[in-house]
Amino acid sequence: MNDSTKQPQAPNHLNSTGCAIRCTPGKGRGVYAARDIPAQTVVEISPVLLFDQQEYAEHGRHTLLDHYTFVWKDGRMALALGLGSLFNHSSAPNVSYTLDTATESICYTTSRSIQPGEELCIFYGHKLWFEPVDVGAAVRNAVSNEEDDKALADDEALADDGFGGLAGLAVEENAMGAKDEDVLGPCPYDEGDSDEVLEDEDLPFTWLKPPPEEEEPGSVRTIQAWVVDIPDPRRTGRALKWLKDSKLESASEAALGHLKRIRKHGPTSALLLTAGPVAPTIPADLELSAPYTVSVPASAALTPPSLALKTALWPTNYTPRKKDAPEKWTRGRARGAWEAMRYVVRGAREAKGEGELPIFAHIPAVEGETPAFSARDTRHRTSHPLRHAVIDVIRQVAEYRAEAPSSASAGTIDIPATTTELEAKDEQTSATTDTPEIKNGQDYLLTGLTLFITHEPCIMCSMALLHSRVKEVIYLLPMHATGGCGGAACLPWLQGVNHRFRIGRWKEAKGERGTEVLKLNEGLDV
Ligand SMILES: C[S@@+](CC[C@H](N)C(=O)[O-])C[C@H]1O[C@@H](n2cnc3c(N)ncnc32)[C@H](O)[C@@H]1O
Repeated sequence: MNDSTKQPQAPNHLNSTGCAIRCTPGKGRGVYAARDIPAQTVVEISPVLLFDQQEYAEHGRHTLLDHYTFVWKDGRMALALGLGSLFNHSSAPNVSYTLDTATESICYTTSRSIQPGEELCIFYGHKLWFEPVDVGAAVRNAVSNEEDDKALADDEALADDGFGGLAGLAVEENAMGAKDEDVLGPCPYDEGDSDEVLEDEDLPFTWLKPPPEEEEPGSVRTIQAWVVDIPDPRRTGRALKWLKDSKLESASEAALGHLKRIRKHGPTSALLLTAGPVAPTIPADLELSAPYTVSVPASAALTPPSLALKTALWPTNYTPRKKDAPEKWTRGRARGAWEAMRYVVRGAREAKGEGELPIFAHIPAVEGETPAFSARDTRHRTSHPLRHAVIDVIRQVAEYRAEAPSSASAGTIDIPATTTELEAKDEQTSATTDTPEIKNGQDYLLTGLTLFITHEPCIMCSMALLHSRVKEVIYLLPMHATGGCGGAACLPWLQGVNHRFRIGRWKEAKGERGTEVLKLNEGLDV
Protein backbone atom coordinates (compact mmCIF):
# COMPACT_ATOMS: atom_id res chain seq x y z
CA MET A 1 0.00 0.00 0.00
CA ASN A 2 1.20 3.50 -0.67
CA ASP A 3 2.20 5.81 2.13
CA SER A 4 -0.82 8.00 1.75
CA THR A 5 -3.08 5.13 2.66
CA LYS A 6 -1.43 4.93 6.08
CA GLN A 7 -2.83 8.29 7.02
CA PRO A 8 -4.95 7.90 10.11
CA GLN A 9 -6.81 11.13 9.46
CA ALA A 10 -8.93 12.07 6.50
CA PRO A 11 -9.41 15.69 5.47
CA ASN A 12 -12.76 17.14 6.24
CA HIS A 13 -14.26 17.33 2.84
CA LEU A 14 -17.82 17.12 1.65
CA ASN A 15 -18.88 17.66 -1.91
CA SER A 16 -22.27 18.89 -3.04
CA THR A 17 -23.55 15.42 -3.83
CA GLY A 18 -22.94 14.19 -0.31
CA CYS A 19 -19.59 12.46 -0.69
CA ALA A 20 -17.07 12.69 2.12
CA ILE A 21 -13.49 11.51 2.48
CA ARG A 22 -12.92 9.01 5.27
CA CYS A 23 -10.33 6.38 6.13
CA THR A 24 -10.63 2.61 6.36
CA PRO A 25 -7.92 0.36 7.82
CA GLY A 26 -5.89 -1.24 5.07
CA LYS A 27 -7.30 1.00 2.37
CA GLY A 28 -6.42 4.51 3.41
CA ARG A 29 -8.71 7.28 2.30
CA GLY A 30 -11.89 6.50 0.45
CA VAL A 31 -15.08 8.20 -0.67
CA TYR A 32 -18.10 7.69 1.56
CA ALA A 33 -21.74 8.70 1.40
CA ALA A 34 -22.61 11.26 4.03
CA ARG A 35 -26.32 10.96 3.17
CA ASP A 36 -28.63 8.86 1.00
CA ILE A 37 -27.55 8.94 -2.62
CA PRO A 38 -30.03 7.59 -5.17
CA ALA A 39 -29.02 5.23 -7.98
CA GLN A 40 -27.82 6.89 -11.17
CA THR A 41 -26.58 10.02 -9.40
CA VAL A 42 -23.54 11.73 -10.85
CA VAL A 43 -21.51 12.03 -7.66
CA GLU A 44 -18.35 13.48 -9.09
CA ILE A 45 -16.87 14.83 -12.30
CA SER A 46 -13.10 14.85 -12.04
CA PRO A 47 -10.89 16.70 -14.51
CA VAL A 48 -7.79 14.69 -15.38
CA LEU A 49 -4.15 15.66 -15.65
CA LEU A 50 -2.45 13.98 -18.60
CA PHE A 51 1.22 13.07 -18.79
CA ASP A 52 3.01 11.84 -21.84
CA GLN A 53 4.30 8.29 -21.62
CA GLN A 54 7.96 9.21 -21.60
CA GLU A 55 7.65 11.84 -18.92
CA TYR A 56 5.65 9.41 -16.88
CA ALA A 57 8.06 6.52 -17.38
CA GLU A 58 11.01 8.71 -16.36
CA HIS A 59 9.47 10.46 -13.41
CA GLY A 60 5.85 9.83 -12.47
CA ARG A 61 6.01 6.11 -12.07
CA HIS A 62 8.78 6.38 -9.51
CA THR A 63 6.59 8.47 -7.26
CA LEU A 64 3.43 8.15 -5.25
CA LEU A 65 1.55 9.05 -8.40
CA ASP A 66 1.97 5.50 -9.58
CA HIS A 67 -0.88 4.40 -7.31
CA TYR A 68 -3.22 6.90 -8.87
CA THR A 69 -2.55 6.94 -12.59
CA PHE A 70 -4.04 4.92 -15.41
CA VAL A 71 -3.78 4.83 -19.17
CA TRP A 72 -5.92 7.32 -21.03
CA LYS A 73 -7.45 6.47 -24.41
CA ASP A 74 -4.64 8.01 -26.41
CA GLY A 75 -1.93 6.17 -24.46
CA ARG A 76 -1.00 9.06 -22.20
CA MET A 77 -1.10 8.56 -18.47
CA ALA A 78 -3.94 10.20 -16.58
CA LEU A 79 -4.43 11.35 -13.03
CA ALA A 80 -7.94 12.15 -11.84
CA LEU A 81 -8.24 15.31 -9.79
CA GLY A 82 -10.95 16.01 -7.24
CA LEU A 83 -12.40 12.94 -5.56
CA GLY A 84 -11.62 10.81 -8.61
CA SER A 85 -8.32 9.52 -7.27
CA LEU A 86 -9.78 8.59 -3.92
CA PHE A 87 -12.33 5.99 -4.94
CA ASN A 88 -11.09 2.66 -3.63
CA HIS A 89 -11.50 -0.62 -5.42
CA SER A 90 -14.22 -3.20 -4.83
CA SER A 91 -15.14 -6.34 -6.69
CA ALA A 92 -18.74 -5.33 -6.05
CA PRO A 93 -18.57 -1.69 -7.09
CA ASN A 94 -21.47 0.66 -6.55
CA VAL A 95 -20.08 3.40 -8.78
CA SER A 96 -19.39 3.20 -12.49
CA TYR A 97 -17.48 5.76 -14.45
CA THR A 98 -17.04 7.04 -17.95
CA LEU A 99 -14.04 8.76 -19.49
CA ASP A 100 -14.81 11.83 -21.56
CA THR A 101 -11.96 12.62 -23.92
CA ALA A 102 -13.61 15.80 -25.17
CA THR A 103 -13.61 17.43 -21.73
CA GLU A 104 -10.69 15.39 -20.36
CA SER A 105 -12.71 14.37 -17.38
CA ILE A 106 -14.17 11.32 -15.69
CA CYS A 107 -17.77 11.15 -14.62
CA TYR A 108 -18.64 8.92 -11.65
CA THR A 109 -22.21 7.66 -11.32
CA THR A 110 -23.80 5.49 -8.63
CA SER A 111 -25.03 2.20 -10.04
CA ARG A 112 -27.47 1.65 -7.17
CA SER A 113 -28.81 3.61 -4.25
CA ILE A 114 -26.26 4.23 -1.51
CA GLN A 115 -26.96 4.60 2.16
CA PRO A 116 -25.27 7.04 4.51
CA GLY A 117 -21.94 5.67 5.70
CA GLU A 118 -21.44 3.33 2.75
CA GLU A 119 -18.19 3.53 0.89
CA LEU A 120 -18.39 4.40 -2.80
CA CYS A 121 -16.15 2.08 -4.73
CA ILE A 122 -15.20 1.54 -8.33
CA PHE A 123 -13.78 -1.58 -9.94
CA TYR A 124 -10.08 -1.25 -10.86
CA GLY A 125 -9.96 -4.50 -12.82
CA HIS A 126 -8.72 -7.97 -12.14
CA LYS A 127 -5.04 -7.15 -11.86
CA LEU A 128 -4.46 -5.40 -8.61
CA TRP A 129 -1.07 -4.27 -7.45
CA PHE A 130 -2.07 -4.42 -3.77
CA GLU A 131 -3.75 -6.92 -1.51
CA PRO A 132 -7.37 -5.76 -1.59
CA VAL A 133 -9.38 -5.28 1.52
CA ASP A 134 -12.38 -6.05 -0.56
CA VAL A 135 -15.43 -6.02 1.53
CA GLY A 136 -17.74 -5.04 -1.24
CA ALA A 137 -19.28 -1.66 -1.45
CA ALA A 138 -21.59 -1.81 1.50
CA VAL A 139 -19.02 -1.76 4.25
CA ARG A 140 -19.25 0.95 6.83
CA ASN A 141 -16.37 3.18 7.56
CA ALA A 142 -14.48 1.84 10.56
CA VAL A 143 -11.75 4.42 11.18
CA SER A 144 -12.20 8.05 10.52
CA ASN A 145 -11.41 11.35 11.99
CA GLU A 146 -13.16 12.33 15.15
CA GLU A 147 -15.96 14.23 13.54
CA ASP A 148 -16.63 11.46 11.14
CA ASP A 149 -16.68 8.97 13.98
CA LYS A 150 -19.29 10.94 15.74
CA ALA A 151 -21.39 11.36 12.63
CA LEU A 152 -21.17 7.70 11.87
CA ALA A 153 -21.88 6.62 15.42
CA ASP A 154 -25.13 8.54 15.17
CA ASP A 155 -25.95 6.71 12.03
CA GLU A 156 -28.25 3.83 12.75
CA ALA A 157 -27.07 2.04 9.67
CA LEU A 158 -23.75 1.53 11.39
CA ALA A 159 -25.18 -0.97 13.86
CA ASP A 160 -22.70 -3.79 14.28
CA ASP A 161 -23.94 -6.88 12.55
CA GLY A 162 -21.65 -9.07 14.58
CA PHE A 163 -19.25 -9.57 11.73
CA GLY A 164 -17.51 -6.26 11.94
CA GLY A 165 -19.84 -4.90 9.30
CA LEU A 166 -18.78 -7.48 6.76
CA ALA A 167 -21.73 -9.82 6.82
CA GLY A 168 -23.74 -9.99 3.69
CA LEU A 169 -21.18 -8.36 1.51
CA ALA A 170 -20.12 -11.42 -0.42
CA VAL A 171 -23.78 -11.91 -1.26
CA GLU A 172 -24.52 -8.35 -2.03
CA GLU A 173 -28.11 -7.50 -2.76
CA ASN A 174 -28.37 -5.85 -6.12
CA ALA A 175 -30.67 -3.37 -7.71
CA MET A 176 -32.99 -6.11 -8.86
CA GLY A 177 -33.53 -7.36 -5.32
CA ALA A 178 -31.98 -10.74 -6.06
CA LYS A 179 -28.71 -12.00 -4.67
CA ASP A 180 -25.68 -13.33 -6.49
CA GLU A 181 -25.88 -16.55 -4.56
CA ASP A 182 -29.39 -17.17 -5.86
CA VAL A 183 -27.88 -17.91 -9.23
CA LEU A 184 -24.55 -19.56 -8.60
CA GLY A 185 -24.58 -20.45 -4.94
CA PRO A 186 -21.46 -20.13 -2.79
CA CYS A 187 -18.22 -20.87 -4.61
CA PRO A 188 -17.21 -24.46 -3.79
CA TYR A 189 -13.62 -23.86 -4.88
CA ASP A 190 -12.68 -21.33 -2.22
CA GLU A 191 -11.02 -23.90 0.01
CA GLY A 192 -8.16 -26.15 -1.00
CA ASP A 193 -5.02 -26.13 -3.08
CA SER A 194 -5.32 -23.75 -6.02
CA ASP A 195 -2.94 -25.88 -8.09
CA GLU A 196 -4.89 -29.09 -7.66
CA VAL A 197 -5.93 -30.36 -11.07
CA LEU A 198 -9.65 -31.10 -11.22
CA GLU A 199 -11.42 -33.79 -13.19
CA ASP A 200 -13.88 -32.53 -15.78
CA GLU A 201 -16.82 -33.73 -13.69
CA ASP A 202 -15.65 -31.56 -10.78
CA LEU A 203 -15.75 -28.37 -12.84
CA PRO A 204 -18.68 -25.95 -12.43
CA PHE A 205 -19.70 -26.49 -16.05
CA THR A 206 -19.97 -29.39 -18.46
CA TRP A 207 -17.85 -29.40 -21.58
CA LEU A 208 -20.02 -30.20 -24.58
CA LYS A 209 -18.56 -33.19 -26.38
CA PRO A 210 -17.87 -32.50 -30.04
CA PRO A 211 -18.82 -35.15 -32.60
CA PRO A 212 -15.99 -37.11 -34.19
CA GLU A 213 -14.36 -35.35 -37.09
CA GLU A 214 -14.59 -38.32 -39.43
CA GLU A 215 -16.72 -37.87 -42.51
CA GLU A 216 -18.86 -40.62 -43.97
CA PRO A 217 -19.04 -41.20 -47.72
CA GLY A 218 -22.50 -39.64 -47.74
CA SER A 219 -21.57 -36.68 -45.59
CA VAL A 220 -18.76 -35.15 -47.64
CA ARG A 221 -20.00 -31.75 -48.72
CA THR A 222 -19.33 -30.96 -52.36
CA ILE A 223 -19.60 -28.02 -54.74
CA GLN A 224 -19.74 -27.91 -58.52
CA ALA A 225 -16.58 -26.83 -60.30
CA TRP A 226 -15.57 -26.41 -63.94
CA VAL A 227 -12.76 -28.60 -65.25
CA VAL A 228 -11.22 -29.23 -68.61
CA ASP A 229 -9.44 -32.35 -69.86
CA ILE A 230 -5.84 -32.06 -71.03
CA PRO A 231 -5.26 -35.05 -73.29
CA ASP A 232 -1.59 -34.29 -73.96
CA PRO A 233 0.62 -33.75 -70.86
CA ARG A 234 2.80 -31.36 -72.91
CA ARG A 235 -0.07 -28.85 -72.91
CA THR A 236 -0.39 -28.81 -69.12
CA GLY A 237 2.22 -26.10 -68.55
CA ARG A 238 0.58 -23.72 -71.08
CA ALA A 239 -2.85 -24.37 -69.62
CA LEU A 240 -1.63 -23.61 -66.10
CA LYS A 241 0.06 -20.42 -67.29
CA TRP A 242 -3.14 -19.27 -68.98
CA LEU A 243 -5.14 -20.03 -65.79
CA LYS A 244 -2.76 -17.88 -63.81
CA ASP A 245 -2.46 -15.02 -66.31
CA SER A 246 -6.22 -14.86 -66.85
CA LYS A 247 -6.60 -14.40 -63.04
CA LEU A 248 -9.07 -17.28 -62.94
CA GLU A 249 -6.77 -19.08 -60.55
CA SER A 250 -6.65 -16.30 -57.99
CA ALA A 251 -10.35 -15.53 -58.40
CA SER A 252 -11.27 -19.11 -57.55
CA GLU A 253 -8.78 -19.45 -54.68
CA ALA A 254 -11.36 -18.92 -51.94
CA ALA A 255 -13.67 -21.62 -53.27
CA LEU A 256 -11.08 -24.07 -54.57
CA GLY A 257 -7.88 -23.30 -52.68
CA HIS A 258 -8.16 -26.53 -50.66
CA LEU A 259 -7.94 -28.60 -53.87
CA LYS A 260 -5.09 -29.54 -56.20
CA ARG A 261 -5.37 -27.98 -59.64
CA ILE A 262 -4.55 -31.08 -61.64
CA ARG A 263 -6.08 -34.54 -61.49
CA LYS A 264 -4.23 -37.24 -63.36
CA HIS A 265 -6.11 -40.06 -65.15
CA GLY A 266 -3.54 -42.34 -66.71
CA PRO A 267 -2.07 -40.47 -69.66
CA THR A 268 -4.61 -37.63 -69.52
CA SER A 269 -5.20 -35.11 -66.80
CA ALA A 270 -7.94 -32.68 -65.89
CA LEU A 271 -7.43 -29.05 -64.88
CA LEU A 272 -9.64 -27.46 -62.22
CA LEU A 273 -10.79 -24.07 -63.51
CA THR A 274 -13.42 -22.20 -61.51
CA ALA A 275 -16.38 -22.69 -59.21
CA GLY A 276 -18.67 -20.09 -60.77
CA PRO A 277 -21.98 -20.85 -62.50
CA VAL A 278 -20.71 -19.83 -65.94
CA ALA A 279 -18.28 -21.95 -67.96
CA PRO A 280 -14.96 -20.14 -68.41
CA THR A 281 -13.92 -19.42 -72.01
CA ILE A 282 -10.81 -21.32 -72.97
CA PRO A 283 -8.59 -19.73 -75.66
CA ALA A 284 -8.59 -21.68 -78.90
CA ASP A 285 -4.79 -21.82 -79.08
CA LEU A 286 -4.73 -24.11 -76.02
CA GLU A 287 -6.45 -26.72 -78.20
CA LEU A 288 -8.57 -28.13 -75.36
CA SER A 289 -12.10 -29.47 -75.48
CA ALA A 290 -15.06 -27.76 -73.81
CA PRO A 291 -15.04 -27.51 -69.98
CA TYR A 292 -17.58 -29.52 -67.95
CA THR A 293 -18.63 -29.59 -64.30
CA VAL A 294 -17.76 -32.10 -61.62
CA SER A 295 -18.52 -32.38 -57.89
CA VAL A 296 -15.50 -31.54 -55.79
CA PRO A 297 -15.08 -31.47 -51.98
CA ALA A 298 -16.13 -28.20 -50.40
CA SER A 299 -13.34 -28.24 -47.82
CA ALA A 300 -9.91 -29.68 -47.07
CA ALA A 301 -9.48 -33.08 -45.46
CA LEU A 302 -8.90 -33.06 -41.72
CA THR A 303 -8.19 -36.75 -41.24
CA PRO A 304 -6.58 -39.50 -43.36
CA PRO A 305 -9.92 -41.34 -43.93
CA SER A 306 -11.50 -38.06 -45.02
CA LEU A 307 -8.55 -37.46 -47.35
CA ALA A 308 -9.18 -40.80 -49.02
CA LEU A 309 -12.90 -40.06 -49.42
CA LYS A 310 -12.36 -36.59 -50.77
CA THR A 311 -9.48 -37.42 -53.04
CA ALA A 312 -11.68 -40.02 -54.71
CA LEU A 313 -13.75 -37.05 -55.89
CA TRP A 314 -10.86 -34.68 -56.57
CA PRO A 315 -7.30 -34.47 -55.18
CA THR A 316 -7.68 -32.58 -51.93
CA ASN A 317 -5.25 -30.93 -49.54
CA TYR A 318 -4.77 -32.52 -46.13
CA THR A 319 -4.78 -30.01 -43.28
CA PRO A 320 -5.08 -31.91 -40.00
CA ARG A 321 -6.37 -29.80 -37.18
CA LYS A 322 -3.70 -28.91 -34.72
CA LYS A 323 -4.61 -30.89 -31.66
CA ASP A 324 -3.54 -29.37 -28.42
CA ALA A 325 -3.91 -31.61 -25.43
CA PRO A 326 -6.97 -30.30 -23.57
CA GLU A 327 -5.81 -27.93 -20.92
CA LYS A 328 -5.98 -29.06 -17.32
CA TRP A 329 -8.24 -27.03 -15.10
CA THR A 330 -7.01 -26.37 -11.59
CA ARG A 331 -9.04 -25.48 -8.54
CA GLY A 332 -7.70 -21.93 -8.81
CA ARG A 333 -8.93 -21.68 -12.36
CA ALA A 334 -12.33 -23.07 -11.42
CA ARG A 335 -12.50 -20.41 -8.72
CA GLY A 336 -11.67 -17.80 -11.35
CA ALA A 337 -14.46 -19.16 -13.54
CA TRP A 338 -16.87 -18.86 -10.65
CA GLU A 339 -15.84 -15.28 -10.07
CA ALA A 340 -16.13 -14.50 -13.76
CA MET A 341 -19.62 -15.99 -13.94
CA ARG A 342 -20.70 -14.15 -10.82
CA TYR A 343 -19.40 -10.95 -12.38
CA VAL A 344 -21.30 -11.69 -15.57
CA VAL A 345 -24.55 -12.27 -13.65
CA ARG A 346 -24.11 -9.04 -11.77
CA GLY A 347 -23.43 -7.15 -14.99
CA ALA A 348 -26.54 -8.60 -16.59
CA ARG A 349 -28.69 -7.63 -13.65
CA GLU A 350 -27.35 -4.10 -13.67
CA ALA A 351 -28.04 -3.92 -17.37
CA LYS A 352 -31.60 -5.02 -16.80
CA GLY A 353 -31.98 -2.49 -14.04
CA GLU A 354 -31.05 0.14 -16.59
CA GLY A 355 -33.54 -1.00 -19.20
CA GLU A 356 -31.30 -3.24 -21.28
CA LEU A 357 -31.57 -6.95 -21.93
CA PRO A 358 -29.93 -8.88 -19.06
CA ILE A 359 -27.11 -10.23 -21.21
CA PHE A 360 -23.48 -9.73 -20.28
CA ALA A 361 -20.21 -11.06 -21.72
CA HIS A 362 -16.81 -11.03 -20.05
CA ILE A 363 -13.32 -12.07 -21.13
CA PRO A 364 -11.03 -12.32 -18.11
CA ALA A 365 -7.53 -10.91 -18.32
CA VAL A 366 -4.63 -13.15 -19.27
CA GLU A 367 -1.65 -12.31 -17.14
CA GLY A 368 1.02 -10.41 -19.01
CA GLU A 369 -0.95 -10.55 -22.25
CA THR A 370 -4.36 -8.95 -22.27
CA PRO A 371 -6.53 -7.05 -19.82
CA ALA A 372 -10.13 -8.00 -19.11
CA PHE A 373 -12.95 -6.97 -21.45
CA SER A 374 -16.68 -6.88 -20.80
CA ALA A 375 -19.78 -5.73 -22.55
CA ARG A 376 -23.49 -5.76 -22.05
CA ASP A 377 -26.07 -6.07 -24.78
CA THR A 378 -27.02 -2.56 -25.92
CA ARG A 379 -29.48 -3.15 -28.71
CA HIS A 380 -32.30 -1.45 -26.77
CA ARG A 381 -30.47 1.73 -26.03
CA THR A 382 -28.78 2.01 -29.39
CA SER A 383 -31.81 0.75 -31.38
CA HIS A 384 -29.28 -1.30 -33.25
CA PRO A 385 -30.20 -4.97 -33.68
CA LEU A 386 -26.60 -6.13 -33.90
CA ARG A 387 -25.31 -4.62 -30.67
CA HIS A 388 -25.10 -8.00 -28.99
CA ALA A 389 -22.80 -8.34 -25.99
CA VAL A 390 -20.49 -10.74 -27.83
CA ILE A 391 -20.10 -8.48 -30.85
CA ASP A 392 -19.38 -5.53 -28.59
CA VAL A 393 -16.84 -7.36 -26.48
CA ILE A 394 -15.04 -8.58 -29.61
CA ARG A 395 -15.03 -5.00 -30.83
CA GLN A 396 -13.39 -3.90 -27.61
CA VAL A 397 -10.65 -6.47 -28.04
CA ALA A 398 -10.16 -5.28 -31.62
CA GLU A 399 -9.84 -1.68 -30.45
CA TYR A 400 -7.43 -2.71 -27.75
CA ARG A 401 -5.32 -4.64 -30.25
CA ALA A 402 -5.39 -1.72 -32.66
CA GLU A 403 -4.27 0.69 -30.00
CA ALA A 404 -1.76 -1.83 -28.59
CA PRO A 405 -0.78 0.19 -25.55
CA SER A 406 2.93 0.56 -25.73
CA SER A 407 3.59 0.81 -22.06
CA ALA A 408 1.82 0.82 -18.81
CA SER A 409 3.47 1.02 -15.50
CA ALA A 410 3.25 -1.23 -12.49
CA GLY A 411 0.62 -0.01 -10.17
CA THR A 412 -1.50 1.79 -12.72
CA ILE A 413 -5.19 1.32 -12.49
CA ASP A 414 -6.52 -1.41 -14.74
CA ILE A 415 -9.49 0.34 -16.29
CA PRO A 416 -12.17 -2.00 -15.23
CA ALA A 417 -14.31 -4.38 -17.11
CA THR A 418 -17.39 -2.99 -15.46
CA THR A 419 -20.91 -2.76 -16.65
CA THR A 420 -20.30 0.82 -17.57
CA GLU A 421 -22.08 1.99 -20.69
CA LEU A 422 -20.65 0.92 -23.98
CA GLU A 423 -19.50 4.36 -25.00
CA ALA A 424 -17.67 4.58 -21.73
CA LYS A 425 -15.92 1.38 -22.50
CA ASP A 426 -15.00 2.75 -25.89
CA GLU A 427 -13.20 5.50 -24.12
CA GLN A 428 -11.35 3.18 -21.86
CA THR A 429 -7.98 1.65 -22.35
CA SER A 430 -6.99 -1.06 -19.98
CA ALA A 431 -3.64 -0.99 -18.33
CA THR A 432 -1.83 -4.01 -17.04
CA THR A 433 1.05 -4.23 -14.67
CA ASP A 434 3.63 -4.64 -17.39
CA THR A 435 4.00 -3.62 -20.97
CA PRO A 436 1.45 -5.93 -22.51
CA GLU A 437 3.36 -7.42 -25.33
CA ILE A 438 0.76 -8.91 -27.64
CA LYS A 439 1.90 -12.47 -27.81
CA ASN A 440 -1.14 -14.25 -29.03
CA GLY A 441 -4.00 -13.44 -31.31
CA GLN A 442 -2.45 -10.59 -33.20
CA ASP A 443 -4.05 -12.00 -36.30
CA TYR A 444 -7.03 -13.55 -34.55
CA LEU A 445 -8.58 -11.42 -31.91
CA LEU A 446 -9.51 -13.93 -29.25
CA THR A 447 -6.80 -16.55 -29.60
CA GLY A 448 -6.16 -18.09 -26.20
CA LEU A 449 -9.04 -16.25 -24.51
CA THR A 450 -12.08 -17.56 -22.65
CA LEU A 451 -15.47 -15.87 -22.90
CA PHE A 452 -17.99 -16.06 -20.07
CA ILE A 453 -21.53 -15.07 -20.88
CA THR A 454 -24.95 -15.22 -19.25
CA HIS A 455 -26.70 -16.79 -22.25
CA GLU A 456 -25.63 -19.07 -25.04
CA PRO A 457 -24.50 -16.87 -27.96
CA CYS A 458 -26.70 -16.79 -31.06
CA ILE A 459 -25.58 -18.12 -34.41
CA MET A 460 -24.25 -14.75 -35.57
CA CYS A 461 -22.24 -14.28 -32.38
CA SER A 462 -21.01 -17.88 -32.41
CA MET A 463 -19.72 -17.33 -35.93
CA ALA A 464 -18.01 -14.12 -34.83
CA LEU A 465 -16.40 -16.05 -31.97
CA LEU A 466 -15.27 -18.69 -34.41
CA HIS A 467 -13.76 -16.13 -36.76
CA SER A 468 -12.04 -14.51 -33.78
CA ARG A 469 -10.56 -17.88 -32.77
CA VAL A 470 -11.82 -17.79 -29.20
CA LYS A 471 -10.45 -20.64 -27.11
CA GLU A 472 -13.47 -21.38 -24.91
CA VAL A 473 -17.01 -20.15 -24.42
CA ILE A 474 -18.69 -20.81 -21.09
CA TYR A 475 -22.33 -19.86 -20.72
CA LEU A 476 -24.83 -19.98 -17.92
CA LEU A 477 -28.18 -20.44 -19.68
CA PRO A 478 -28.74 -22.39 -22.89
CA MET A 479 -30.82 -20.84 -25.67
CA HIS A 480 -32.40 -23.91 -27.25
CA ALA A 481 -34.19 -22.10 -30.07
CA THR A 482 -31.50 -19.65 -31.14
CA GLY A 483 -28.14 -20.65 -29.67
CA GLY A 484 -25.16 -21.28 -31.89
CA CYS A 485 -23.14 -23.17 -29.27
CA GLY A 486 -25.21 -26.31 -28.85
CA GLY A 487 -28.78 -24.94 -28.89
CA ALA A 488 -30.24 -24.49 -32.37
CA ALA A 489 -26.86 -25.32 -33.92
CA CYS A 490 -23.27 -25.72 -32.93
CA LEU A 491 -21.15 -23.54 -35.16
CA PRO A 492 -17.70 -24.75 -34.08
CA TRP A 493 -18.72 -28.31 -34.84
CA LEU A 494 -19.85 -27.68 -38.40
CA GLN A 495 -17.90 -29.64 -40.92
CA GLY A 496 -15.42 -27.61 -42.86
CA VAL A 497 -14.99 -24.84 -40.31
CA ASN A 498 -11.33 -24.19 -39.73
CA HIS A 499 -11.44 -23.55 -35.99
CA ARG A 500 -13.09 -25.27 -33.08
CA PHE A 501 -13.58 -23.83 -29.64
CA ARG A 502 -14.55 -25.61 -26.45
CA ILE A 503 -18.02 -24.98 -25.07
CA GLY A 504 -18.85 -25.20 -21.38
CA ARG A 505 -22.43 -25.10 -20.13
CA TRP A 506 -22.80 -24.10 -16.47
CA LYS A 507 -24.16 -26.93 -14.35
CA GLU A 508 -26.10 -25.40 -11.55
CA ALA A 509 -28.00 -22.41 -12.78
CA LYS A 510 -31.13 -23.87 -14.29
CA GLY A 511 -34.30 -23.47 -12.31
CA GLU A 512 -32.71 -21.43 -9.54
CA ARG A 513 -34.71 -18.50 -8.29
CA GLY A 514 -32.06 -15.97 -9.20
CA THR A 515 -32.06 -16.83 -12.90
CA GLU A 516 -35.60 -15.43 -13.18
CA VAL A 517 -34.11 -12.01 -13.66
CA LEU A 518 -32.00 -13.31 -16.57
CA LYS A 519 -34.95 -14.95 -18.34
CA LEU A 520 -35.31 -14.04 -22.00
CA ASN A 521 -37.85 -14.77 -24.66
CA GLU A 522 -36.93 -18.21 -26.08
CA GLY A 523 -36.74 -16.85 -29.61
CA LEU A 524 -34.35 -14.05 -28.84
CA ASP A 525 -30.90 -14.07 -30.41
CA VAL A 526 -28.29 -13.43 -27.77
C1 LIG B 1 -6.48 5.49 -6.41
S1 LIG B 1 -5.85 5.22 -4.82
C2 LIG B 1 -7.31 5.26 -3.81
C3 LIG B 1 -7.19 6.21 -2.66
C4 LIG B 1 -6.25 5.76 -1.57
N1 LIG B 1 -6.93 4.84 -0.68
C5 LIG B 1 -5.68 6.92 -0.81
O1 LIG B 1 -5.78 6.95 0.41
O2 LIG B 1 -5.10 7.80 -1.41
C6 LIG B 1 -5.40 3.58 -4.97
C7 LIG B 1 -4.74 2.99 -3.75
O3 LIG B 1 -5.70 2.79 -2.72
C8 LIG B 1 -5.48 1.57 -2.06
N2 LIG B 1 -6.69 0.76 -2.24
C9 LIG B 1 -7.70 1.00 -3.09
N3 LIG B 1 -8.67 0.07 -2.96
C10 LIG B 1 -8.26 -0.78 -2.01
C11 LIG B 1 -8.80 -1.96 -1.43
N4 LIG B 1 -9.97 -2.46 -1.78
N5 LIG B 1 -8.07 -2.58 -0.46
C12 LIG B 1 -6.87 -2.10 -0.08
N6 LIG B 1 -6.30 -0.99 -0.59
C13 LIG B 1 -6.98 -0.33 -1.54
C14 LIG B 1 -4.25 0.93 -2.70
O4 LIG B 1 -3.16 1.25 -1.90
C15 LIG B 1 -4.15 1.65 -4.01
O5 LIG B 1 -2.82 1.74 -4.46
